[in-house]
Amino acid sequence: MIVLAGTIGAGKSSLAKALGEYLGTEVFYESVDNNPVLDLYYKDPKKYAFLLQIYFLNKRFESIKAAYRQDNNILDRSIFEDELFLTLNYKNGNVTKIELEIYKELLSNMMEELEGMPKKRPDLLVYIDVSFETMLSRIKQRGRDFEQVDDQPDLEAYYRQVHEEYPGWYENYSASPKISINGDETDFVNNPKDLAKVLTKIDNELSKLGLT
Ligand SMILES: Nc1ncnc2c1ncn2[C@@H]1O[C@H](COP(=O)(O)OP(=O)(O)OP(=O)(O)O)[C@@H](O)[C@H]1O
Ligand SMILES: Nc1nc(=O)c2ncn([C@H]3C[C@H](O)[C@@H](CO)O3)c2[nH]1
Repeated sequence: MIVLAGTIGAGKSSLAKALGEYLGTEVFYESVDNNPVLDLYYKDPKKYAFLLQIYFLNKRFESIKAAYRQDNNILDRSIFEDELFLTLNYKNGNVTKIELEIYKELLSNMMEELEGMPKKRPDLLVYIDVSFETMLSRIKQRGRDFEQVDDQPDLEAYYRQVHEEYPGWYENYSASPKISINGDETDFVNNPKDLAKVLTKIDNELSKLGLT
């Protein structure tokens, strides 16, 4: 099981798709297009932050359970990143202390369930590191209406916060082996040579771990 991690617009879904094709394995995408809460959250984070966190946590758990039933698969974003968003929402006053505590208890119960499963941890976490400027330009380029800074200038400060949290999160991540890809310098979406380099790097890491 390979999980992709990184800030908003880092390139997780794009790399997950390419990796899935390369390795011939199923990809479990993050629930975005059919998400009934995400656009509401971007309009009114105070009202919808807790609901969105619960929604994502539930979907993430569902994907992990489905992924564990098969030998090989790829997950677009890890369950370990959810707490980063939760804590940020708490800091920003969008989630109350009681909601924070209830969520953490639920998360810890869910993590205990995962401990009981045959495969407890991902085999490899692939982190895509991008600069703040790249993050903003990719969000703009992708063009999801509710994420646009041009329509909602306050979002820039939120994106900066999310971006600032990620390096420390990656540094502290220790649940599985991990590697980092430079998403600024490597265009694995439009440049086949760059994509080949990234796939080789991941392949080499899987070999080192005895997984190929
Ligand atoms: N390395 C890259 N080089 C060039 N363009 C990229 C790269 N990675 C992603 N993109 C482009 O940036 C946009 C965002 O990518 P993608 O949707 O894969 O990000 P994501 O990390 O899955 O985002 P989210 O966290 O919001 O789900 C897309 O338009 C994609 O084509
Ligand atoms: N608040 C919040 N909490 C999460 O756990 C979470 N996971 C993803 N997202 C947002 C980021 C992208 O807009 C979009 C796609 O990644 O969904 C989240 N937002």
